[in-house]
Amino acid sequence: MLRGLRRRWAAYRYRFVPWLALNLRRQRRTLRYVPESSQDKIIPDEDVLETLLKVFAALFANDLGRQAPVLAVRPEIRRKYEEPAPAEPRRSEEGARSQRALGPQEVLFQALGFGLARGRSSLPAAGTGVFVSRGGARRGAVVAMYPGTVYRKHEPIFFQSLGNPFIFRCIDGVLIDGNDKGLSKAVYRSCSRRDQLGPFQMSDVSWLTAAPQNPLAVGQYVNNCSYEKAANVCYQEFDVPRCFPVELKQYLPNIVYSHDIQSPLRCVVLVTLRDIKQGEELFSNYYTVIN
Ligand SMILES: C[S@@+](CC[C@H](N)C(=O)[O-])C[C@H]1O[C@@H](n2cnc3c(N)ncnc32)[C@H](O)[C@@H]1O
Repeated sequence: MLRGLRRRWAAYRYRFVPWLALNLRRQRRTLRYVPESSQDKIIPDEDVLETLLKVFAALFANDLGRQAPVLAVRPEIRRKYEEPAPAEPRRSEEGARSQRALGPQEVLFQALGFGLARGRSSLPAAGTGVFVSRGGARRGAVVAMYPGTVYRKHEPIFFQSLGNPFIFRCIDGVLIDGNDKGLSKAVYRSCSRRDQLGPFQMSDVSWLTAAPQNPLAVGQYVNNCSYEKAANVCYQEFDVPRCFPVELKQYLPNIVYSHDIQSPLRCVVLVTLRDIKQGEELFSNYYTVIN
């Protein structure tokens, strides 16, 4: 029987771990089939990188006043994010800064043209969902990120996974625990503290709080599509390249559970499958099957 279970686990290809067994038969018609793992990407990695850099740079520029520890060590970074000097001198540096300090949602809206909000799902009994609260997103846009601790195959996730509906499975078997409560939260915080390099944070911990500084980091609350509500977003895996600016890593909502093995940080973004208008809820497909 154990061998049978192991074989079934090895053949397991779906996105979310505990939800599947219960609902698979009912949901078979909403399965998403991908012929090969290489064909799972909706948009090129370069486009994902460009969007993340655009949003993170805007967040950093908006937040220059609070970046003093980073700027003290690497003062040359400031130039990359400062606006060109205005024709008329401003009254005071402080005044200018307070004028610029927008909320993260406003920064997102100005950078990508939409805002996101969590709210009660439009599907009965589906709990919280994620909505486009402002503006709209075009087809093929990155609209959210799936935050959480990244576990490579064979890393211990048993206790964190008990009754945890937020465990996301990547195509290569990497798991991301996006639960913002309990043991999962403690593990993420501890890994994040471990990886901090002086003033440089390698990841964002604020998605665990009520005031996330990266407004995209709400992908763990996106619900599964249904017969009535088709999927309008899709998960896409993205490995953070070496060239990623160190000062912007503080906005990455993922951290590796163990950094013994040197490999790029795995992130997962949600990409729109069609244009999405203000007020619409985001729905993904938990049942992606890769052959
Ligand atoms: C990753 S969480 C999504 C966030 C969740 N709605 C919440 O409030 O915490 C996955 C869980 O959401 C619920 N869920 C997601 N899609 C659903 C749907 N179409 N119908 C009912 N429940 C759903 C299930 O309880 C599932 O285990």
